[in-house]
Amino acid sequence: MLSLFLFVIHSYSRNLIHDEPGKFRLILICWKPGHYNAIHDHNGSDCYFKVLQGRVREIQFQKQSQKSDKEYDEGEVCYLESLNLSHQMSNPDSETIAVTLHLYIPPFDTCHIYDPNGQQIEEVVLSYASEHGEPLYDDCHQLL
Ligand SMILES: N[C@@H](CS(=O)O)C(=O)O
Ligand SMILES: [Fe+2]
Repeated sequence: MLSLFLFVIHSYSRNLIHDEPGKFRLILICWKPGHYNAIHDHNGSDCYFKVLQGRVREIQFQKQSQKSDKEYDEGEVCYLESLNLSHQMSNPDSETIAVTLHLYIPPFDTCHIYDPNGQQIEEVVLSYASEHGEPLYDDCHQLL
């Protein structure tokens, strides 16, 4: 099943699996070795993620200070509450990919990026490498 969705472009790839407008959204994220995202929020949505393959590191921030810095192995689940929290995720491994399944309640299409001091830098529109198994870019390819 995973092979339907693992499309990768230049960065960590976000793959839309399922959307229930106003209720929830499921996305699959593929992280190549060393990939990471910016410190960001979830625009008021709650988030759960589960590691399906590999290992990820997640740093949570509350306002201007770091709240936690943890690594999650295959099968582990993490919850990020919406209120006043931001976070940054990465694949800390130098050789193996990581795959994570994210549940957002409710769905959101933009989020805010922060610097390490908690200052908001910009609002970004989130995009996908694939939707429902269909790649959206010519340079997408399947990893598995
Ligand atoms: N919120 C991120 C993934 S993660 O860092 O939770 C995204 O939607 O791309
Ligand atoms: Fe996130």
